[in-house]
Amino acid sequence: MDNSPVVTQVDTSLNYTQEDGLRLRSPVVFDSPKQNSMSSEADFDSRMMQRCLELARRALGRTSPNPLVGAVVVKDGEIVGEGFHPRAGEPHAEVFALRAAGDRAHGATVYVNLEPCNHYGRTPPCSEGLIKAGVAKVVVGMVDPNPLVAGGGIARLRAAGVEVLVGVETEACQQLNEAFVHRILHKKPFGILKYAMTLDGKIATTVGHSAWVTNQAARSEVHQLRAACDAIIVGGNTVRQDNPFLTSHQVEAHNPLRVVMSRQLNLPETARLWETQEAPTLVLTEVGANPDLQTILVKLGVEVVELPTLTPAQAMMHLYERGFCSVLWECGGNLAASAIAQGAVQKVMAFIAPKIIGGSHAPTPVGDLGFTNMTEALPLENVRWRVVGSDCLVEGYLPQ
Ligand SMILES: Nc1nc(O)c(N)c(N[C@@H]2O[C@H](COP(=O)(O)O)[C@@H](O)[C@H]2O)n1
Ligand SMILES: [Zn+2]
Repeated sequence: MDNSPVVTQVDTSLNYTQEDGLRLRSPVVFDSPKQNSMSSEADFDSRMMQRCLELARRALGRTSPNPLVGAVVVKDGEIVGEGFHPRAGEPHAEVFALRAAGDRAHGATVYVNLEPCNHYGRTPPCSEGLIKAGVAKVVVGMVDPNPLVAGGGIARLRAAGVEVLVGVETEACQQLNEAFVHRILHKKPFGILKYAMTLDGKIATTVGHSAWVTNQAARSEVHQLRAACDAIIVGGNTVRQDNPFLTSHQVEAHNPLRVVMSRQLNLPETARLWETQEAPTLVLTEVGANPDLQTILVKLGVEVVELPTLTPAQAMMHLYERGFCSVLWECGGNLAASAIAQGAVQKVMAFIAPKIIGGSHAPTPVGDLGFTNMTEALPLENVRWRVVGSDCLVEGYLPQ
C-alpha cells in the first residue's frame, strides 16, 4: 500500500502581502491528492524541503548575520502554513509558519532547512515553540553549526517526544547557507571572487576597456549574485577606470553595501558610486588619508572608515564585525591576488566569454601570487560549470 503523504501544490505567490511578505494569508491547496501523489515519502520530504529553500530565498541578502531559513507545516498531506526568516531581529521561519498554521500545527509535520534553534537570542527558542504547538514531527535539512544550537534543537525536540528526521536535501541546504556556515565556523565573512574574462584570459583590453566582456545573460546573473550578497568590494582602480554602479539593477531586490578599498584615498570627487543613492557606499582607507576628500565624500552621504592598515584581511574583519556573511570581490587582478593570498576568498566564479582580445599587457583576473612552479597552482574543489547565454560560468572553492 502506498501510504506516502498526499502531495498538494500551494501557489503562494498570490497569498503573500507586499507589506508583510511573510505569512501565508490562507493556505490555498489545489490539485487532487491522488492525481498528483508522489511515489514515496522521501520524494515528498524532498519536495517540501525544496519549498523551504524557495521560501528562504525570498530574504536573499537581507538576513545577515542570520541564515536563510524557510519552514513549511504539513497536516494530513497538505501544506497548512509557511514562513521564512525575513531579517535578523525578526522571528524565525518556524514561528511564521506555525502562526500561519494556527491550531492545524497540532500533530503536523514541520519542514525546515536549518535545525530549529534552542537558545534565547534576539528571539526565543523555536524548539520550545514547536513543542508548544504540539507538532508530531520535524524534518530538518541540516544541523545548525552555531555553537549555541549545534544539535541542541534536535535533542530538545526528541526529548519532548517529537520525531525528528535530519538530512533531507542537505547539500542544497548547505549551499544556500554556505556564507552563514563559513561566518560561524571561521569568524570571517565568506568571500566570493567573481570576474568576467575572455577565452584568452583577459578582463579588459590593453587600454582598460572592459564593457562588456560577457553577454547580457551573464550580466543579469551577476546582478542576482549581488542581490544575494551583503557587500561588494572593489579597489580604487576600478572606481577610477570603470566608474561602476555596483547595484543589483533589479526592482525591489536587495542592494549590497558597496565597499571601496583605497589606502591613500586617491579617488575621484565625482563617481557613480557617490552619486547613486539606491545602495549605501563605504570607503575603507588608512588613518589620515586625504582628509579633504573624506570631507567631500561624507557630505555626499558616503561612509568613510579609517583603519590603521588596510588589507583584504582587515577589510573582511571590519565587515565581519558589522555582521556580514557574504562579500563579493569584483575587483581588479592585483587586489584579487592579495585577497586570495590573505584567505579572503573562498569561492571563485569565473564567467568566460568565447572571444579573444589578445594583448600581452591586457589585464588578467588574478595578479601575481608569487608562484613560479606549476605545482603551486591553487586547485579549485567541487568545480561546476554551466552555460550562461553564450558564456560559460565555472565555479569552485579554493582549498582552505
Ligand atoms: N532554524 C532557524 N530558523 C531561523 O529562521 C533562523 N533565523 C535561525 N537562526 C539561528 O539562530 C541564530 C540567530 O538567533 P536570533 O535571531 O538572534 O534569535 C542564528 O545564528 C542561527 O543559529 N534558525
Ligand atoms: Zn529559531
